[in-house]
Amino acid sequence: MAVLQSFVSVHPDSHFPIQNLPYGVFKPQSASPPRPGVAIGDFVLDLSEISSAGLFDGPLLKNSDCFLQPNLNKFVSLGRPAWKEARATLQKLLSATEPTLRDNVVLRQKSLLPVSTVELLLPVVVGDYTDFFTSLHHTKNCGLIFRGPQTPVLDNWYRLPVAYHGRASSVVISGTDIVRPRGQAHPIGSSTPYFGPSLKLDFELEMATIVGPGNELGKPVDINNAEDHIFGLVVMNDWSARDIQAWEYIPLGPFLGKSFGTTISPWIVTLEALEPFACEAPKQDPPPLPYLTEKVSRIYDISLEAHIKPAGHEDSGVVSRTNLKHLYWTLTQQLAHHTINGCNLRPGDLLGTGTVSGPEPESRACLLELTWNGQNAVPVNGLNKKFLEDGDEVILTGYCKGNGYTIGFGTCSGKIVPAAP
Ligand SMILES: O=C(O)/C=C/C(=O)CC(=O)CC(=O)O
Ligand SMILES: [Ca+2]
Ligand SMILES: [Mg+2]
Repeated sequence: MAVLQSFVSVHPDSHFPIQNLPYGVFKPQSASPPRPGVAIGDFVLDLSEISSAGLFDGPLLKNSDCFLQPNLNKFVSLGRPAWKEARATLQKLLSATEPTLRDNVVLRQKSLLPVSTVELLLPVVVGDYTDFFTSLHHTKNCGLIFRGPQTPVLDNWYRLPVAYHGRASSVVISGTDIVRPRGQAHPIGSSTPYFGPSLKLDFELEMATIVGPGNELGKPVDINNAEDHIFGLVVMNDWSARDIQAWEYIPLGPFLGKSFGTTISPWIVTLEALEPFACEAPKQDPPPLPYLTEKVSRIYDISLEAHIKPAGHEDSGVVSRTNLKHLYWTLTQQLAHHTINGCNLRPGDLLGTGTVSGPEPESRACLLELTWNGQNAVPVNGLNKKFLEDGDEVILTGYCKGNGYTIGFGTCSGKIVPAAP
C-alpha cells in the first residue's frame, strides 16, 4: 500500500510526517495570542485559522471553539471520537491529493508557518503532575544505590505502580533553562548537612501521559476504559538533584530534589499515531489484582535517547538508548491505579512514567545509574562526565520507525545555568 503523503514536503527522517500530526501550542509572534497547532514537516499548521475558515466540518467539531483556545485543555477533554474526527479532517486537508488547503494560497500563507519562526509553549495547562516509578531496572538500580543489596526492590513494587505527587508549577517547555537548585545534602561520612548548590544534578529520561477526559471525584476509572482517558504522550525530563533527594526523601518521598523543574517536549503525539507501534506488555508475576488486570495489556515500542551537549561544545554525545517497552506497569495501569481511591484526574494532567531504564548498561536512563552515583564516569565527546555541570545541555528524544516514515516526539531539551547566589 502506498504511504500517505502530504502536499507539504516532509524529509523522510522528519519526526512529523502526515502519519503523526502531533498537537502543540504556539505564538506566531511574541505579541500574538497562543493558539493550537499541529506539526507537519518543518511547519506548524495553525488550527485557529483552520477552525475560523470552517474546515473542521465534522459533526463533533463543527460548532466547537476548542481550537480558538490558548491551550489544548478543551480539545483533550472532548474524548476519542472528537480526536479521531480532528485527525481525519487534518489528514485529509494536508494530503497531497486534496486541493482545499493546497490550492488556497491565502489560507496556506496564513495557516502554515515555518516552525523555526514561531514560539512553542506548553501545550496544556498542567493542573496536576504525578511521577510513577515503573521500570524494574531503574527501581532495582536505585534500590542498590540508595538502600543497599538487602532488598533493592520492595514487595509492594510488584503489586502496584508506585508514584509520588510532583509539582505542576515548575513543569516547563523544552528549551527553558534550568537553574541549578540549592538545598541541603548530607555526604556520606559527614556529621552535619551541607547547604549549597546541588553537586549531583541529574536528568531522568521519561515519557508522560497527557490526560484527556477526567473522572469525577469518587468515581474510579475502570482499567479496561483507561485508554479513553489518555490523549497522548510527550517525552519528559524529571530533573533530579541526587544529593538533595538522598537526604530528604525518607520517609515521605521526593520533594525539593525534584520540584525545581520538569521539562516536557512541545508536541503531544496521540495514541492514534502510536497505534502501529503498540506491542504486548511484559508478563507480570505475581499477577496483578483484578482492578489492575487488563483484557489486553499493551505498551508502545518507542526508542528513546538521551544526549548531553557539554558546556562550550558544538556537538552532543549520546549517553543512553532505551525503549518505552521496557516498562513493567502499563500506562493504563498507572492511570487506573491513580483513580482507584476515588482521586479525580483532570484534562491536561501529566503522568510521568518514571525513568525508562532498560536491562542493558547503555539503557540506564539517568546519570545516577550510568555512573553508579558518581563512582564511574561516562564518556561524552572526549570528556568524563559524572553529574551535570553548569552550561551542560541535556537533549532527550523519542521516535518509532514505521514502514517508510518515522513517528517522532521532537526534542525535550534544557540547559543548566548556575545556582542563585
Ligand atoms: O529509589 C528511589 O529512592 C527513587 C528514585 C527516583 O529518583 C524515583 C523517581 O523519580 C521515579 C522514576 O523516575 O522512576
Ligand atoms: Ca522521575
Ligand atoms: Mg522534576
